[in-house]
Parts: sequence; C-alpha cells; structure tokens
Amino acid sequence: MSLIRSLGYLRVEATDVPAWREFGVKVLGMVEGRGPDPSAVYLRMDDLPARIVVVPGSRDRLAASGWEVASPSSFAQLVTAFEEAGVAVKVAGADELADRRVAQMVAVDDPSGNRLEFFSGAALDTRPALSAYGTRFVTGTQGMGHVVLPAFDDAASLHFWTEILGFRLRDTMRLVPEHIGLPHTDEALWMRFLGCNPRHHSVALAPIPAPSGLIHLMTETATIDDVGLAIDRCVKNKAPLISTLGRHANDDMISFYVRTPSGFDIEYGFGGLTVDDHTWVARQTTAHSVWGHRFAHGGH
Ligand SMILES: Cc1ccc(O)c(O)c1CC[C@@H]1C(=O)CC[C@]2(C)C(=O)CC[C@@H]12
Ligand SMILES: [Fe+2]
Repeated sequence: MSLIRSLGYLRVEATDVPAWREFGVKVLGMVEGRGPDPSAVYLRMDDLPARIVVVPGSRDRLAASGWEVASPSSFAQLVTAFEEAGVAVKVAGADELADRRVAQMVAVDDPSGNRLEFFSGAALDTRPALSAYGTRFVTGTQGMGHVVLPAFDDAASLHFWTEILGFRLRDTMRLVPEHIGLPHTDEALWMRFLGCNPRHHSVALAPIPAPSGLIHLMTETATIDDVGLAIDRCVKNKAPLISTLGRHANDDMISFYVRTPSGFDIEYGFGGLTVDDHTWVARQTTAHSVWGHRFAHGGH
C-alpha cells in the first residue's frame, strides 16, 4: 500500500482572488470556508476546512498539490524514503502548519519541479459543507479528485511516483504531439495514470507544457444532475467551457472541462471507476473517450 492515501488539497496563487470566490462558489458549487489568512479564499467540498486554498500573488499558478498520509508513522516512513532516495525535503514551519490546519507537513519537488506537499493530522471542520446548489462531491477514501501535472521525463517521473511514493500505474495513453498542439517528435509521448486508493487515478502525468503548473483538477460529484447543473451555471456565469460532455475510455467518467480564473481547467465529472489492486491490470488505452469530450480550439 502506498504511504499516500489521497489527493488532499490544492494551493493556488492567483492575481484575482475574488474571481476565484465567484467561480468556486457559483460555478463549481463549492462552499466558502473560513481560515487564518483573511486575504485567501478557502473552498470546501466536504468536512475538511478547505480543499482549494486560493492565495493572492503576482502569478496565476498551482503553488502546490497536497497529499494526505494516514498517520504520523506513515509520515515518518515517507520522510525516510525521501532521505534514502536523495530527495530534498522542506519541513513546514509552525506558520505553514497553522495555515493548512495540519499536524505535520513536508514539501518536495517531483522530477519536473511540481511542488508536492505531504501532510497528516488534518483538522476537520464540524460545520457541514452545504452547497448552495445541492452539489455533493465524492471524496472520502477517494480524496478530492485527481490532478494532471506536467512531466517531461517519463522514466524519472514514473520512478519517483511509483518507486518512492508507491503509486500504482493504472493506465498508459500514447499522445500524438500534433493533436495537442506540440511539434512532431520521433519518440513516443506517454501519458501515465497513477493511483493510490480506489479512485482509478489520483494523478496523471503528461508531457504537456502548462504555464500555470497544472493541466487540470478533476472533482467528482455524486449524481449526473450535479454535472448538468454545473454546465448550466457555467453558461449563466460565462465561465469558458473547454470541452463538451464526454465519457473517458479508461476510468468511465462522464465529465466536461471548464477554464478557471488561473488558466488551468477543472474537469467536472460523475461516475468514475474504482479499482481493486488485487485484480487490476495496467493496460494501454488507445482512445481518450468513448464519446464526446470535443475540446474547444485553444484548449487541449
Ligand atoms: C484521456 C483521459 C482519461 C481520463 C481523464 O481523467 C482525463 O482527464 C483524460 C484526458 C486527459 C488529456 C488531458 O488532460 C490533456 C489534453 C488531452 C491529452 C487531450 O488532448 C485529449 C485527452 C486530454
Ligand atoms: Fe482527468
């Protein structure tokens, strides 16, 4: 079992924090929480005090993805694994712990420079996260969803995520560079889908340049109506739809993509596959979707 249990939170640096409040609450159907930094926006999906923390800054980018570890002993094992692998670890100070409302946290960079935070001992918020639109997110053991991060050295990234962090390879997809607006390469480009809990993938790694540091965050809802209602709110609030509705071929998810104020996308979906590692076999998918997911020009 991986020492990592699930995707826990995202920290986003944004030039327009109020735009994120509007987007998070009115488009995504999340709940605004409270937190120690009055200039930040805290977006809730469940009993955690925040799943997306938006902090003001000079750039629009993913500052870090946060990954939950089960216990202090798993946390200590993970730190030892980083030390043995020669991965530089930055230990959180008291102010960073207080800001995140976690007991322990270390930060590292993956081989592509994606900033990752690992935490344990998250404080819960006993106030219920009741969405104004009735949206219910699928979290729990499956975590907050999945992220697609840019990664340009396939072998080094796979080694880091599977051998050091203990993620399992769940699926691979060959990318055609011309299809995603990249120049032709003789070498094949691979997209890797990796999991650490029953969710089909909690992270995917793709050799796609992302100025914001994130290709997309996927959040899953409990019903297909939650997805349909979110599409209606995108139209009403003029949030840019990046793809049509579709069903992915590998994790069966029915979803659409919308652009956030930070330039990366949210995949908003329903009905994702859960897998059992005892029986799961990693294969290569040859189609990104069974139907739909027509991406707008300028999107991927
Ligand atoms: C193919 C796929 C399976 C499951 C997912 O959750 C999922 O997001 C995807 C699509 C991923 C992928 C992407 O994120 C970047 C742009 C890509 C490569 C495309 O141009 C089509 C598929 C897209
Ligand atoms: Fe996705």
